[in-house]
Amino acid sequence: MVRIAIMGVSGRMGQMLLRLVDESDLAVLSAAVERQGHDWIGQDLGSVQGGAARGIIVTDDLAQALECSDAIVDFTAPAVSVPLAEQAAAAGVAHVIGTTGFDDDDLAAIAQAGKTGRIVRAGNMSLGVNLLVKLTQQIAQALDTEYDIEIIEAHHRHKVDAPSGTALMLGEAAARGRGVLLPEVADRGRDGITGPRDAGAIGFHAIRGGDYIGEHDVVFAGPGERIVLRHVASDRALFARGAIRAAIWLQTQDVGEYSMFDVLGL
Ligand SMILES: NC(=O)C1=CN([C@@H]2O[C@H](COP(=O)(O)OP(=O)(O)OC[C@H]3O[C@@H](n4cnc5c(N)ncnc54)[C@H](O)[C@@H]3O)[C@@H](O)[C@H]2O)C=CC1
Ligand SMILES: O=C(O)C1=N[C@H](C(=O)O)C[C@H](O)C1
Repeated sequence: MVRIAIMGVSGRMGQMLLRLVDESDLAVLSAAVERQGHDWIGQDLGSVQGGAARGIIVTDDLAQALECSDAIVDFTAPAVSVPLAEQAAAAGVAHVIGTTGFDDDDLAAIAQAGKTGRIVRAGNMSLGVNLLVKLTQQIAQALDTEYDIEIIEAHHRHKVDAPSGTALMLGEAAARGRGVLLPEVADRGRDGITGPRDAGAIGFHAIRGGDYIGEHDVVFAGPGERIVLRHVASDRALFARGAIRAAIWLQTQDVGEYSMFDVLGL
Protein backbone atom coordinates (compact mmCIF):
# COMPACT_ATOMS: atom_id res chain seq x y z
CA MET A 1 0.00 0.00 0.00
CA VAL A 2 1.37 3.40 -0.96
CA ARG A 3 0.95 5.89 1.89
CA ILE A 4 -0.47 9.10 0.42
CA ALA A 5 -0.66 12.52 2.06
CA ILE A 6 -3.23 14.92 0.59
CA MET A 7 -2.41 18.64 0.46
CA GLY A 8 -5.40 20.96 0.57
CA VAL A 9 -7.69 18.19 1.80
CA SER A 10 -10.75 20.44 2.12
CA GLY A 11 -10.46 21.74 -1.46
CA ARG A 12 -12.42 20.60 -4.53
CA MET A 13 -9.64 18.26 -5.61
CA GLY A 14 -8.59 17.44 -2.02
CA GLN A 15 -12.06 16.06 -1.28
CA MET A 16 -12.12 14.03 -4.49
CA LEU A 17 -8.67 12.62 -3.76
CA LEU A 18 -9.76 11.64 -0.27
CA ARG A 19 -12.72 9.69 -1.66
CA LEU A 20 -10.61 7.84 -4.21
CA VAL A 21 -7.71 7.08 -1.86
CA ASP A 22 -10.25 5.62 0.57
CA GLU A 23 -11.65 3.46 -2.25
CA SER A 24 -8.23 2.33 -3.48
CA ASP A 25 -6.78 -1.15 -2.87
CA LEU A 26 -3.29 0.14 -3.63
CA ALA A 27 -3.10 3.34 -1.56
CA VAL A 28 -3.90 4.44 1.96
CA LEU A 29 -4.28 7.92 3.45
CA SER A 30 -1.30 8.81 5.65
CA ALA A 31 -1.88 12.53 6.29
CA ALA A 32 -4.41 15.27 5.58
CA VAL A 33 -2.85 18.72 5.22
CA GLU A 34 -4.47 22.15 5.14
CA ARG A 35 -3.18 25.71 5.25
CA GLN A 36 -2.28 27.35 8.56
CA GLY A 37 -5.35 28.89 10.20
CA HIS A 38 -7.84 26.64 8.38
CA ASP A 39 -10.83 25.65 10.58
CA TRP A 40 -10.07 21.94 10.18
CA ILE A 41 -6.53 22.07 11.63
CA GLY A 42 -6.24 19.97 14.80
CA GLN A 43 -9.58 18.26 14.20
CA ASP A 44 -10.28 14.67 13.24
CA LEU A 45 -10.76 14.35 9.46
CA GLY A 46 -13.81 12.10 9.79
CA SER A 47 -15.48 14.38 12.34
CA VAL A 48 -14.99 17.60 10.34
CA GLN A 49 -16.72 15.89 7.45
CA GLY A 50 -19.69 15.03 9.62
CA GLY A 51 -18.88 11.33 9.97
CA ALA A 52 -17.25 9.03 12.51
CA ALA A 53 -13.76 9.87 13.80
CA ARG A 54 -11.08 8.11 11.75
CA GLY A 55 -7.94 8.85 13.74
CA ILE A 56 -6.36 11.22 11.21
CA ILE A 57 -5.94 14.75 12.54
CA VAL A 58 -5.86 17.47 9.87
CA THR A 59 -2.48 19.14 10.12
CA ASP A 60 -0.54 22.13 8.84
CA ASP A 61 2.74 20.45 9.85
CA LEU A 62 4.29 19.46 6.53
CA ALA A 63 7.38 17.83 8.03
CA GLN A 64 5.16 15.51 10.06
CA ALA A 65 3.00 14.71 7.02
CA LEU A 66 6.05 13.92 4.87
CA GLU A 67 7.61 11.73 7.55
CA CYS A 68 4.76 9.20 7.47
CA SER A 69 4.17 9.22 3.68
CA ASP A 70 5.50 7.66 0.47
CA ALA A 71 3.84 10.31 -1.71
CA ILE A 72 2.19 13.68 -1.36
CA VAL A 73 -0.52 14.69 -3.82
CA ASP A 74 -0.81 18.41 -4.23
CA PHE A 75 -3.58 20.38 -5.91
CA THR A 76 -3.19 23.75 -4.20
CA ALA A 77 -1.51 26.91 -5.51
CA PRO A 78 1.91 27.79 -6.97
CA ALA A 79 3.07 29.51 -3.76
CA VAL A 80 2.47 26.21 -1.95
CA SER A 81 3.65 23.69 -4.54
CA VAL A 82 7.02 25.30 -5.35
CA PRO A 83 8.53 25.17 -1.83
CA LEU A 84 6.86 21.79 -1.26
CA ALA A 85 8.73 20.34 -4.24
CA GLU A 86 12.02 21.06 -2.48
CA GLN A 87 10.78 19.80 0.89
CA ALA A 88 9.38 16.56 -0.56
CA ALA A 89 12.62 15.95 -2.45
CA ALA A 90 14.66 16.45 0.73
CA ALA A 91 12.37 14.04 2.58
CA GLY A 92 12.55 11.43 -0.22
CA VAL A 93 8.77 11.59 -0.71
CA ALA A 94 7.29 11.43 -4.23
CA HIS A 95 5.44 14.63 -5.15
CA VAL A 96 2.49 14.68 -7.54
CA ILE A 97 1.76 18.25 -8.62
CA GLY A 98 -1.64 18.98 -10.14
CA THR A 99 -1.50 22.68 -9.31
CA THR A 100 -1.60 25.08 -12.28
CA GLY A 101 -0.75 28.75 -12.79
CA PHE A 102 3.05 28.52 -12.47
CA ASP A 103 5.33 31.19 -13.95
CA ASP A 104 8.72 30.46 -15.53
CA ASP A 105 10.61 30.91 -12.25
CA ASP A 106 8.26 28.48 -10.50
CA LEU A 107 8.78 25.90 -13.24
CA ALA A 108 12.55 26.30 -13.02
CA ALA A 109 12.42 25.76 -9.24
CA ILE A 110 10.33 22.60 -9.69
CA ALA A 111 12.76 21.33 -12.36
CA GLN A 112 15.59 21.93 -9.86
CA ALA A 113 13.74 19.91 -7.20
CA GLY A 114 13.35 17.15 -9.80
CA LYS A 115 17.14 16.70 -9.81
CA THR A 116 16.98 15.14 -6.34
CA GLY A 117 13.31 14.27 -5.95
CA ARG A 118 10.65 12.26 -7.79
CA ILE A 119 7.95 14.48 -9.26
CA VAL A 120 5.03 14.08 -11.63
CA ARG A 121 3.65 17.44 -12.73
CA ALA A 122 0.79 17.87 -15.20
CA GLY A 123 -1.74 20.60 -15.83
CA ASN A 124 -4.22 17.81 -16.42
CA MET A 125 -4.06 14.28 -15.03
CA SER A 126 -6.74 12.73 -17.26
CA LEU A 127 -6.04 10.13 -19.92
CA GLY A 128 -8.38 11.89 -22.38
CA VAL A 129 -6.64 15.26 -22.17
CA ASN A 130 -3.19 13.73 -22.48
CA LEU A 131 -4.34 11.91 -25.63
CA LEU A 132 -5.77 15.21 -26.90
CA VAL A 133 -2.38 16.83 -26.34
CA LYS A 134 -0.74 14.16 -28.53
CA LEU A 135 -3.38 14.59 -31.25
CA THR A 136 -3.01 18.36 -31.16
CA GLN A 137 0.72 18.09 -31.80
CA GLN A 138 0.18 15.64 -34.68
CA ILE A 139 -2.47 17.77 -36.37
CA ALA A 140 -0.49 20.99 -35.93
CA GLN A 141 2.49 19.24 -37.52
CA ALA A 142 0.42 18.11 -40.49
CA LEU A 143 -1.15 21.52 -41.21
CA ASP A 144 0.47 24.78 -42.22
CA THR A 145 -0.37 28.27 -40.93
CA GLU A 146 -3.32 28.48 -43.36
CA TYR A 147 -5.01 26.72 -40.43
CA ASP A 148 -5.43 29.12 -37.52
CA ILE A 149 -5.17 27.52 -34.08
CA GLU A 150 -7.44 28.77 -31.29
CA ILE A 151 -7.75 27.18 -27.84
CA ILE A 152 -10.96 27.79 -25.91
CA GLU A 153 -11.39 26.64 -22.33
CA ALA A 154 -14.24 26.85 -19.82
CA HIS A 155 -13.99 26.43 -16.03
CA HIS A 156 -16.01 27.09 -12.88
CA ARG A 157 -16.28 30.57 -11.41
CA HIS A 158 -13.71 29.86 -8.64
CA LYS A 159 -10.76 29.16 -10.91
CA VAL A 160 -8.01 31.74 -10.35
CA ASP A 161 -5.61 31.16 -13.28
CA ALA A 162 -6.03 31.68 -17.02
CA PRO A 163 -5.29 30.24 -19.48
CA SER A 164 -5.84 26.92 -17.73
CA GLY A 165 -2.91 24.55 -17.27
CA THR A 166 -4.54 22.26 -19.81
CA ALA A 167 -4.92 25.05 -22.37
CA LEU A 168 -1.22 25.80 -21.99
CA MET A 169 -0.33 22.11 -22.45
CA LEU A 170 -2.43 22.11 -25.64
CA GLY A 171 -0.83 25.36 -26.81
CA GLU A 172 2.65 24.02 -26.20
CA ALA A 173 1.79 20.84 -28.12
CA ALA A 174 0.48 22.88 -31.06
CA ALA A 175 3.62 25.04 -31.01
CA ARG A 176 5.85 21.93 -30.87
CA GLY A 177 3.98 20.49 -33.85
CA ARG A 178 4.65 23.69 -35.77
CA GLY A 179 8.27 23.88 -34.66
CA VAL A 180 7.84 27.25 -32.91
CA LEU A 181 8.02 28.47 -29.31
CA LEU A 182 4.68 29.15 -27.65
CA PRO A 183 5.68 32.47 -25.98
CA GLU A 184 6.55 33.83 -29.41
CA VAL A 185 3.15 33.03 -30.97
CA ALA A 186 0.65 33.03 -28.08
CA ASP A 187 -2.19 35.56 -28.43
CA ARG A 188 -4.10 35.66 -25.15
CA GLY A 189 -7.63 37.07 -24.85
CA ARG A 190 -8.17 39.63 -27.64
CA ASP A 191 -9.92 42.90 -26.87
CA GLY A 192 -10.47 46.18 -28.74
CA ILE A 193 -9.16 47.02 -32.22
CA THR A 194 -6.76 44.13 -32.44
CA GLY A 195 -6.21 44.23 -36.20
CA PRO A 196 -6.37 41.10 -38.28
CA ARG A 197 -5.08 37.88 -36.85
CA ASP A 198 -1.30 37.32 -36.99
CA ALA A 199 -0.42 34.36 -39.23
CA GLY A 200 0.83 31.52 -37.05
CA ALA A 201 -0.64 32.91 -33.83
CA ILE A 202 -2.05 30.46 -31.29
CA GLY A 203 -5.05 32.13 -29.62
CA PHE A 204 -6.32 31.48 -26.07
CA HIS A 205 -9.78 32.28 -24.69
CA ALA A 206 -11.09 31.57 -21.19
CA ILE A 207 -14.72 31.24 -20.10
CA ARG A 208 -15.34 31.38 -16.33
CA GLY A 209 -18.68 30.64 -14.76
CA GLY A 210 -20.97 28.36 -12.78
CA ASP A 211 -19.84 24.83 -12.13
CA TYR A 212 -18.01 23.85 -15.33
CA ILE A 213 -15.44 21.22 -14.30
CA GLY A 214 -13.16 21.76 -17.30
CA GLU A 215 -13.77 21.90 -21.06
CA HIS A 216 -11.19 22.43 -23.80
CA ASP A 217 -11.53 22.94 -27.55
CA VAL A 218 -8.64 23.14 -29.97
CA VAL A 219 -9.83 24.70 -33.23
CA PHE A 220 -7.87 24.48 -36.48
CA ALA A 221 -9.70 26.97 -38.70
CA GLY A 222 -8.63 26.64 -42.31
CA PRO A 223 -9.87 27.59 -45.76
CA GLY A 224 -13.29 25.98 -46.23
CA GLU A 225 -13.09 23.72 -43.15
CA ARG A 226 -12.54 23.62 -39.42
CA ILE A 227 -11.22 20.77 -37.31
CA VAL A 228 -12.30 20.92 -33.66
CA LEU A 229 -10.80 18.66 -30.99
CA ARG A 230 -12.81 18.71 -27.76
CA HIS A 231 -12.42 17.32 -24.25
CA VAL A 232 -15.16 17.66 -21.66
CA ALA A 233 -14.53 16.67 -18.05
CA SER A 234 -17.77 15.80 -16.31
CA ASP A 235 -16.28 14.41 -13.08
CA ARG A 236 -13.23 15.53 -11.06
CA ALA A 237 -12.64 11.86 -10.23
CA LEU A 238 -10.74 11.49 -13.50
CA PHE A 239 -8.09 13.99 -12.34
CA ALA A 240 -7.83 12.38 -8.89
CA ARG A 241 -7.57 8.89 -10.39
CA GLY A 242 -4.69 10.03 -12.59
CA ALA A 243 -2.92 11.66 -9.64
CA ILE A 244 -3.18 8.54 -7.47
CA ARG A 245 -1.92 6.43 -10.36
CA ALA A 246 1.04 8.84 -10.67
CA ALA A 247 1.81 8.59 -6.93
CA ILE A 248 1.91 4.78 -7.16
CA TRP A 249 3.93 4.84 -10.41
CA LEU A 250 6.55 7.15 -8.86
CA GLN A 251 7.37 4.57 -6.19
CA THR A 252 9.34 2.55 -8.76
CA GLN A 253 10.99 5.47 -10.60
CA ASP A 254 14.37 7.16 -10.29
CA VAL A 255 14.60 10.83 -9.37
CA GLY A 256 13.36 13.20 -12.07
CA GLU A 257 10.45 15.39 -13.10
CA TYR A 258 7.95 13.38 -15.12
CA SER A 259 4.68 14.12 -16.92
CA MET A 260 1.48 12.12 -17.27
CA PHE A 261 2.77 10.96 -20.68
CA ASP A 262 5.40 9.00 -18.74
CA VAL A 263 2.87 7.65 -16.25
CA LEU A 264 0.39 6.63 -18.95
CA GLY A 265 3.07 5.37 -21.34
CA LEU A 266 1.87 7.67 -24.15
N1 LIG B 1 -3.81 18.91 -13.01
C1 LIG B 1 -5.12 18.61 -12.95
O1 LIG B 1 -5.60 17.58 -13.48
C2 LIG B 1 -6.02 19.53 -12.19
C3 LIG B 1 -5.50 20.66 -11.63
N2 LIG B 1 -6.26 21.46 -10.83
C4 LIG B 1 -5.57 22.56 -10.18
O2 LIG B 1 -5.47 22.26 -8.79
C5 LIG B 1 -5.43 23.47 -8.04
C6 LIG B 1 -6.48 23.40 -6.94
O3 LIG B 1 -7.77 23.36 -7.50
P1 LIG B 1 -9.08 23.21 -6.58
O4 LIG B 1 -9.04 21.93 -5.82
O5 LIG B 1 -10.22 23.48 -7.48
O6 LIG B 1 -8.88 24.46 -5.58
P2 LIG B 1 -9.45 24.68 -4.12
O7 LIG B 1 -9.30 26.13 -3.84
O8 LIG B 1 -10.80 24.05 -3.99
O9 LIG B 1 -8.45 23.84 -3.19
C7 LIG B 1 -7.16 24.25 -2.83
C8 LIG B 1 -6.94 23.82 -1.40
O10 LIG B 1 -5.57 24.04 -1.05
C9 LIG B 1 -5.56 24.50 0.29
N3 LIG B 1 -4.30 25.16 0.61
C10 LIG B 1 -3.90 26.42 0.33
N4 LIG B 1 -2.68 26.66 0.87
C11 LIG B 1 -2.30 25.51 1.48
C12 LIG B 1 -1.15 25.14 2.23
N5 LIG B 1 -0.14 25.99 2.44
N6 LIG B 1 -1.07 23.89 2.72
C13 LIG B 1 -2.09 23.01 2.52
N7 LIG B 1 -3.22 23.31 1.83
C14 LIG B 1 -3.32 24.55 1.31
C15 LIG B 1 -6.77 25.44 0.35
O11 LIG B 1 -7.15 25.74 1.69
C16 LIG B 1 -7.80 24.63 -0.40
O12 LIG B 1 -8.48 23.72 0.46
C17 LIG B 1 -5.62 24.60 -9.05
O13 LIG B 1 -4.35 25.09 -9.42
C18 LIG B 1 -6.26 23.89 -10.24
O14 LIG B 1 -6.04 24.53 -11.46
C19 LIG B 1 -7.58 21.19 -10.59
C20 LIG B 1 -8.16 20.10 -11.14
C21 LIG B 1 -7.44 19.17 -12.00
O1 LIG C 1 -9.01 24.49 -11.85
C1 LIG C 1 -9.59 23.47 -12.29
O2 LIG C 1 -10.70 23.10 -11.87
C2 LIG C 1 -8.91 22.67 -13.31
N1 LIG C 1 -7.68 22.98 -13.58
C3 LIG C 1 -6.82 22.32 -14.50
C4 LIG C 1 -6.35 23.30 -15.56
O3 LIG C 1 -5.99 24.43 -15.21
O4 LIG C 1 -6.33 22.93 -16.74
C5 LIG C 1 -7.37 21.03 -15.02
C6 LIG C 1 -8.86 20.96 -15.15
O5 LIG C 1 -9.24 21.56 -16.35
C7 LIG C 1 -9.59 21.54 -13.96
